[in-house]
Amino acid sequence: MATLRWLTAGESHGPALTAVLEGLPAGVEISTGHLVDALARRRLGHGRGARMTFERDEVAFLGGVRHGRTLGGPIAVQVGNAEWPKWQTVMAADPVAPEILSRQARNAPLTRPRPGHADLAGMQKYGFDDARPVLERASARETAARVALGALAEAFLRQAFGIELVCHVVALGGAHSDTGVLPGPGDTERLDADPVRCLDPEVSAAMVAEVDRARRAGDTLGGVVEVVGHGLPPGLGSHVHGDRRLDARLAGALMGIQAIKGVELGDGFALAGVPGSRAHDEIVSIDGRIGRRTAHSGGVEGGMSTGELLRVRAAMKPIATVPRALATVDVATGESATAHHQRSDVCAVPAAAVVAQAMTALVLADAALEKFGGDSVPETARNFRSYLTHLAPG
Ligand SMILES: Cc1cc2nc3c(=O)[nH]c(=O)nc-3n(C[C@H](O)[C@H](O)[C@H](O)COP(=O)(O)O)c2cc1C
Ligand SMILES: C=C(O[C@@H]1CC(C(=O)O)=C[C@@H](OP(=O)(O)O)[C@H]1O)C(=O)O
Repeated sequence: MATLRWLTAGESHGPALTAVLEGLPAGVEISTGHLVDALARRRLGHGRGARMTFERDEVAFLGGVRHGRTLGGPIAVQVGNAEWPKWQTVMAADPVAPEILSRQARNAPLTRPRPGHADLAGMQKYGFDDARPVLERASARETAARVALGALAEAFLRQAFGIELVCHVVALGGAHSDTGVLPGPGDTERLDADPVRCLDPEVSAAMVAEVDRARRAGDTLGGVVEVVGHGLPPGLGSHVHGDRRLDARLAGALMGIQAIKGVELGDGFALAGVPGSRAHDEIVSIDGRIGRRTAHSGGVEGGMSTGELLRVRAAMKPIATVPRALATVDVATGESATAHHQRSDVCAVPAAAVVAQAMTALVLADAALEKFGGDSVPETARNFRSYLTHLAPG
């Protein structure tokens, strides 16, 4: 059983999302404002659709926090959906009379599933003749709840271990940044201010142009995001079994984000094409400390953090709701049709970066608690200091 557990519930157009985080020690300093900031960051990004212009992600703690500190029990968070009043009938929990349902166009069954979304496979699996019950939960609206939990995990990582995470966009459509320059925690404000969370202003402008082109063409885009972790100690995760490996846990968590289709640690796929003499990070003594000459591994070897910079990337496929609608079959008639389309994002890669950071934080917090334990932040921090003091060799 994981040391830290989390669960989310709620639909995209329901009253709210709910998230529960269990296993976080007592004494993590956190306020509603921290979660508000994290959620605001997820709403950013050039290419997002109409919903992000009015969605406010109203967030509230329902349990587990008192006077700005966690209590050690399960933490419950609620993130309100701004549009609930408009969707009360469509998404009512209790039965609604057919004559009331038929008064509103948005209650009509969605029978033209979108290629690339969960619609068709979900309808077949759960036996629905309407995509609504599937898309409501498949929607990446759910990632707001994960980001709220990620903010708690990040606060814990910072306060107990001094670990800091930062995320950025390294590719969007055909534009990519090849500089290899990695953001530090001090770059967060600059990244928040950039329209596509890109460090390089020239590449950022090219990415913005890609989004504008796609929008004009009635198309959508994906891209690649990167999360960088500063201050990890060696030894998070383990080599002893596949499901204890830190890389496997990160890959699972990032692949679990809607529309993520590939994950790599460090140089990942590129390592497959270079000889070993250029693939591995030689171990050297730097000022009496054991370190690495290069950073190809992304900070994980043998399923364990090495103590070097963590670098993990995730590839997002283009948004499935393509305005220039794709071919489908109307499941009500069996006839060829075009997929249903309402409002949608053109590109949500910058938001996916923020979600990837949240998921990385949750995985690292779980691995750190497994290694260092502790029921309060001071106890965890003491255990951590003792480990560092006795760290050998090094
Ligand atoms: C932050 C974020 C925003 C998204 N916005 C949309 C959207 O507006 N429209 C859409 O069709 N898909 C959107 N997606 C992607 C869908 O949620 C995703 O395509 C769907 O779950 C199917 O992908 P899968 O095959 O990886 O599950 C978004 C994904 C993320 C991470
Ligand atoms: C609501 C969010 O993203 C949504 C993710 C999404 C999808 O299909 O994944 C579809 C869109 O929802 P709607 O149809 O309500 O506009 C996005 O806006 C969010 O990120 O908060």
